[in-house]
Amino acid sequence: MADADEYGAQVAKQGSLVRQLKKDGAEPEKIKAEVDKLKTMKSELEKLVKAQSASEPQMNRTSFDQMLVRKFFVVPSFEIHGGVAGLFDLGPPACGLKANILSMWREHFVLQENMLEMDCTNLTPHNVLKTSGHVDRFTDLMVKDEVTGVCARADKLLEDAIDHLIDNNPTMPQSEKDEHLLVQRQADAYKPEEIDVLLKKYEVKSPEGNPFGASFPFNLMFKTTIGPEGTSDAYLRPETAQGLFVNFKRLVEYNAGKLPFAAAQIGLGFRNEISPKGGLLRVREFCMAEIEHFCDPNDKLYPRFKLVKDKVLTLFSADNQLSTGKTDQMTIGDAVSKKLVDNETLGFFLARTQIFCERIGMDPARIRFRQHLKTEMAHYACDCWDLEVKTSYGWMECAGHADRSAYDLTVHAKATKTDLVATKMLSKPQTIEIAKIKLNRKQLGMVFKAEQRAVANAIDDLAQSWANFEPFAAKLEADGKAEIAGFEVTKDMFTYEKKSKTIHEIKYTPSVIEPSFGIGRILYSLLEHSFDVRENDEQRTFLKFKPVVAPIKVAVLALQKDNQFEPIISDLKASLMDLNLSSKVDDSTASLGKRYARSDELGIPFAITVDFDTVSSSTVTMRDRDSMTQIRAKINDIVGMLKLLCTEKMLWADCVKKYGLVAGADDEEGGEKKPVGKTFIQSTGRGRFSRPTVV
Ligand SMILES: Nc1ncnc2c1ncn2[C@@H]1O[C@H](COP(=O)(O)OP(=O)(O)OP(=O)(O)O)[C@@H](O)[C@H]1O
Repeated sequence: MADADEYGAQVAKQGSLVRQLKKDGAEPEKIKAEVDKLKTMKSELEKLVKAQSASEPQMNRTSFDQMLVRKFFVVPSFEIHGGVAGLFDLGPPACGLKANILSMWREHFVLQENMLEMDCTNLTPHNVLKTSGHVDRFTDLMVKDEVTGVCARADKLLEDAIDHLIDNNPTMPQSEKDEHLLVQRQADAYKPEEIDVLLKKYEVKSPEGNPFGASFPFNLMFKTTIGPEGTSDAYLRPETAQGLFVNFKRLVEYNAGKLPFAAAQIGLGFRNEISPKGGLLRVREFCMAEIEHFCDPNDKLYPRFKLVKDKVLTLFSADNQLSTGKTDQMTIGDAVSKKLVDNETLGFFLARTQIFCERIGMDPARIRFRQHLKTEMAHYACDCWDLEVKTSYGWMECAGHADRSAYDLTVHAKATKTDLVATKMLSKPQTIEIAKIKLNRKQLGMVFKAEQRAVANAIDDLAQSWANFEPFAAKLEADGKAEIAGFEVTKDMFTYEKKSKTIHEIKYTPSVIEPSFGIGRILYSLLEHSFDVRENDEQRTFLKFKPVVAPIKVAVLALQKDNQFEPIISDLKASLMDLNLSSKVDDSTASLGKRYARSDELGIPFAITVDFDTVSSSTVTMRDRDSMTQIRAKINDIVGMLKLLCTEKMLWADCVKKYGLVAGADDEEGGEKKPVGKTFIQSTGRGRFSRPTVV
């Protein structure tokens, strides 16, 4: 089947051809023929779009959300008091899932890349966040319903209005659709006056039909004070990163002065979101896992890049966002060598993120990396790519990857007059040209007073390289004054002369490459990607968590209520506990099939059933959730198999083979045997299946 996007482009071309013919005053028959062709193509396109959306994974969000609450994955916080928008509590299964995701994240990034992990405070004083720019710029544009006073985020209103427009006009020509989509992709990069014009153009109104007032920036940080006097302003941190930047001096010392290295932190971030929605996707308090990789700005190679260079990623470049609207499949090696991704270190993290998502069980077909448009990026950033994951809410950013250059360390160093630099020892001494400065302190003091030290430092810093100093000196000579670090200095404030200097080391402010994960968004996306229904039975939903992330690894069931089974079950639980394998006993009187279904809904990958044969032969059956097949073996062997199955070491089919077993259909109907393809072997009468040979 042709791709709807591609075919859409052909339809758009045909549309332009018709317009051109009309403009050129072509023969009416010729125009008619092309118009007819266009009509046929449009109806063909409609069919394609319909077919394509039918083949995409669909889910009923209401039943999914209900399942999450019913199974106690996620519930609104303070529910019995009426709840608070944007705040959620995780119940036991989601807590287990989150803990497993975080433990894999630690292992995948912190351990494997030798990162230095920190745990910094949530409460952050005003001056830290003023320095980082958050006090002045950590804002979203907000509009207020002029009648009810209810606030909404301007960019999200614009995005929704465009979705609505496109959805309600299925025959809209592709070229027109592209124009709207282009506006939509830039929604969070517009200035207030620009977005106001667009909100008017798309006739955006509140749900009650009321007009919105002009947009204005709203700071997302929660403000508080530290101490009983209430005089020391502070905020709940909006990200964990600042804690790592302000500890850079100690981190680099701890790392024996060596660069590159990365620091990492897992912790809470708080944002007073204007319109929290989408369950865990946009909340006001969320778990973040952030990495700050510090490196030489002139050397962003990554020695372990070769290990990931062949990993194929789906990349949505800034250029494509502004032109074709299409993604490209490309190895990260190619993307870096073509300079589409700025450098190896950034590329390495993109590939590692993709591998991480696959390891925890996300659907690779619903993962892409979107490059920030120039208008979206901060002026100091040189390249940024968001991991976007497709959910029933559309594509959602789940992790940012930003090359933030030296911005963060520079601003904190400047504000605190602390050297946040790294030192590179040279293999042999080098002679460099510098400017030797003699300050006129009296003059500097008179003009700059308390700030004279800052000015002197700025001049001194610039003077460390003649190449950097020369243009400044030339301006000073020509105009008698020049600007440095925001100060206007004049010729009479210092003298200089060009000198040579032998150096043995170079000091520099490191660049920072920052992968920043929102764990709640990852968790929610994983829940959606794991949600499935049994073939031929839409009522039977299950979560196909990979065993390694599944919060509960094993369901332990007794065939029926019987005292004989109790000691066996408690021994079995103890053996599982020894291996750190979480389990859940379901000893209710429901049928085995019902209990399997219940454990499937919790995403438990394996179920062990204790029956009367267990008493005499110490064998149990173990059922695999995904294939719904089962094997019978000695309890000890089953526990050994589980150890392999739950640690990414082996898949069910391989494990069954390794143990010389044959899997048969599960015994959902309480012991009835149903053949599954060729794998079923008739019962010998003793056990449920032919006696397996356990190796
Ligand atoms: N309100 C939120 N709720 C849940 N997770 C969030 C929220 N805001 C940010 N995140 C997560 O934190 C990560 C890093 O934060 P970052 O500042 O890059 O997000 P952002 O660009 O502000 O996100 P958005 O544009 O969606 O608000 C994001 O990739 C996302 O996974």
